[in-house]
Amino acid sequence: MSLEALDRLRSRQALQGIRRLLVISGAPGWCEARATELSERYDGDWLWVSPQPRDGRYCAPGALRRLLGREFMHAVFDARQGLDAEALAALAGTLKAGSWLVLLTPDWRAWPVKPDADSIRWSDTPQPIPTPVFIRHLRNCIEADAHTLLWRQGEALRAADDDRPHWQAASGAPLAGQRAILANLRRMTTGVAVVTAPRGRGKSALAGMLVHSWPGAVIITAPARAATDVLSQHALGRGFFIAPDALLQALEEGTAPHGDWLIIDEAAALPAPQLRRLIAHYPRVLMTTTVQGYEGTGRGFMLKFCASVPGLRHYSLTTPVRWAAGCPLERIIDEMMLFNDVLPEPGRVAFQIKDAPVENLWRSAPALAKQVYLLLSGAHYRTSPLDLRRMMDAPGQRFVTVRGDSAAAAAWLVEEGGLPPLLSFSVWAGLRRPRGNLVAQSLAAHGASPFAAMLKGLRVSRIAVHPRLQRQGYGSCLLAGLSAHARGYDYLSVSFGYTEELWRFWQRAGFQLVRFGTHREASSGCYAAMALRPLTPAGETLVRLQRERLMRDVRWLEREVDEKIPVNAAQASTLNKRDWWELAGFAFTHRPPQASLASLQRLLLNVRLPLPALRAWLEQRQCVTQICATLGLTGQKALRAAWRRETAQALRALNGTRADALMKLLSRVKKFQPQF
Ligand SMILES: CC(=O)SCCNC(=O)CCNC(=O)[C@H](O)C(C)(C)COP(=O)(O)OP(=O)(O)OC[C@H]1O[C@@H](n2cnc3c(N)ncnc32)[C@H](O)[C@@H]1OP(=O)(O)O
Ligand SMILES: Nc1ncnc2c1ncn2[C@@H]1O[C@H](COP(=O)(O)OP(=O)(O)OP(=O)(O)O)[C@@H](O)[C@H]1O
Repeated sequence: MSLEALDRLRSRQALQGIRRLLVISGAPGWCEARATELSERYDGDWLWVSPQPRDGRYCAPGALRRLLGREFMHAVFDARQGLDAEALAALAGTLKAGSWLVLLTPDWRAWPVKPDADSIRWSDTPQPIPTPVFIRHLRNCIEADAHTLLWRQGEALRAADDDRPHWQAASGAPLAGQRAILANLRRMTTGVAVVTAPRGRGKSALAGMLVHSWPGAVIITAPARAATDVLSQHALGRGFFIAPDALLQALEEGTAPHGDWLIIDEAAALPAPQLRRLIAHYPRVLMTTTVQGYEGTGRGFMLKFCASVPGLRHYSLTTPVRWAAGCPLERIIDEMMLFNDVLPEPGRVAFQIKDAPVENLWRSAPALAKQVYLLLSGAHYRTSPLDLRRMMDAPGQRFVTVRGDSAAAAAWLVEEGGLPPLLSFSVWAGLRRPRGNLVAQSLAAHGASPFAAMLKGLRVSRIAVHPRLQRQGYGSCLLAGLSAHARGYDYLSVSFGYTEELWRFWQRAGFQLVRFGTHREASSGCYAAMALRPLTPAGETLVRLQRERLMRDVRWLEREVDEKIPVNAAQASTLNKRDWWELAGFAFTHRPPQASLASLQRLLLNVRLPLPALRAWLEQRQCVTQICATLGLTGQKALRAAWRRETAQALRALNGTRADALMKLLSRVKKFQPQF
């Protein structure tokens, strides 16, 4: 296909209201030259998304989230070093009708075996790894798609199918879907409504139309003001924008502006506790949010937050407005990321695990692997294209299913632990934090034993049951069958967003609670809980130790959280051997203060020294700024140093010989660090 033919295709695609993917594959310099040529040939914004900063409109892949809600004509996505799948999908959503999305890739044949820089974010390996399964999947999608252009170095540009009717862009008046929702919103006297849709369906425009047509005051908030451009256009100058943190502060001070409505655009990007405070204040609230695979939090928002708002009215928009229905770019992105694939019905399902946990499921049984991904992403708010990449290519992943005609329940397991003794000790001491090993490292870093990360664990990273089969025992059956397939591991583990309901599920499967976080997670609004099920005697000892520690600490932890922690508190006001270790770890190495919180509380009960920095924090519950101001400290870092100094002083006052012996031992651990 010649460049002149490309010009004709581009003119027609503007009239047809579609966007197209144009893949350029070859040597890095050749790809860049072709993309530059195209950007000079076609007028537009030409946003470059690349890890390498450059002149002109540029955005790093990780920063693309900030551009959600903005719109561009033409963009280049530079995947020559690595491919951030979420960023690619997010970028596609910002492109206006008539745009090219130019994707730069390595040489077509070499691409699957080339290390992918993006893998460093999700593979838990120290160096980037090749990601052949995902890249082959992408190549197959592109090669099979007659609407996508492929330009490989040394070959002619592959032509694309072009047979489509002309498109009628929306006029500015509300479209049928928007009209119906607006009518309902205008009738609302009180309450909370949410509008969800995939990208470019006219959610923000709808919010703007409500602002414009409402006779009274409307307050608008959104995580980023730039993302409210579309809303403002349709509000025609009405409404009052205020940033979420400013609004929250105003609420606290009692100076919040009055409004009949509060509109929260892209609400899912705000943490649940903040949202809860915002919606409580205004009589009517409209939230909009994008719900699609790469909007992991959007899904969490729907599943968890909306379910917790009584009487919430939920509306959705389906027809695209930013581009024509059936747009080839939207279709190929959906296909690459499996956004629109439908979970098959499982049919008759036996209550048993058919196979032992399988590694590389995507290679051995791709159809089943796809069902597992769909099952997890449908049920689990956290599952996103990053997980698709991890699932396809990261080492140390295993999958296990209960299935009939297709997967009915699935668990995604991750191998953890087995760290060398000194490394485990260093993790405990806060000196090292290598990638991966979420639970195993946490058991050492925040837990009772410096050697906890040496044991081998199998973490249930995700588990999901087909929506039609939930609460019929399939999830429990999956967990019950796991032990038989976990030879060589000391324990099974899980880290999950705590709810009483979910905890019952894990508890019935023999898991014991060993850790409870002190901050609610932004994505779920829940505290993170960790639970273990021992499989070997070493695993039993570990679980017993962690459990005893939690029972001794719970009374102090409950001061930090507004949730009942489901363990029986043990009497613990004296210092035991483990407290001494933890306190020495805090005083003489780099253990974080939160990890030693309960031991520090017990320390204060056992010494009479003034210890002003520690007592201000733990007994008087003052904030960092307040303590620093009183003690003349420069900030957080100086305060931590003061806490460590006071802890060392208190330990010496209790037993100087013991404190010095621990200090010497720990300084040896510090000295050996360079060996890793
Ligand atoms: C590491 C993680 O993945 S944590 C997140 C777990 N996954 C999810 O929340 C995804 C959606 N939910 C599901 O897929 C399933 O409901 C699972 C995996 C939680 C449980 O599997 P099921 O086969 O439904 O459960 P099973 O019948 O074996 O046991 C019932 C118990 O599971 C728990 N449970 C079932 N459904 C839910 C739910 N939607 N939310 C929370 N807990 C649930 C309850 O404790 C229930 O006991 P109850 O009836 O006394 O309340
Ligand atoms: N009724 C309408 N008339 C004219 N233009 C419209 C109408 N509805 C939406 N649009 C335009 O369509 C585009 C997409 O709309 P909007 O940004 O509201 O969608 P969205 O679902 O919020 O998208 P995103 O998820 O990307 O933020 C915008 O350019 C908007 O101005």
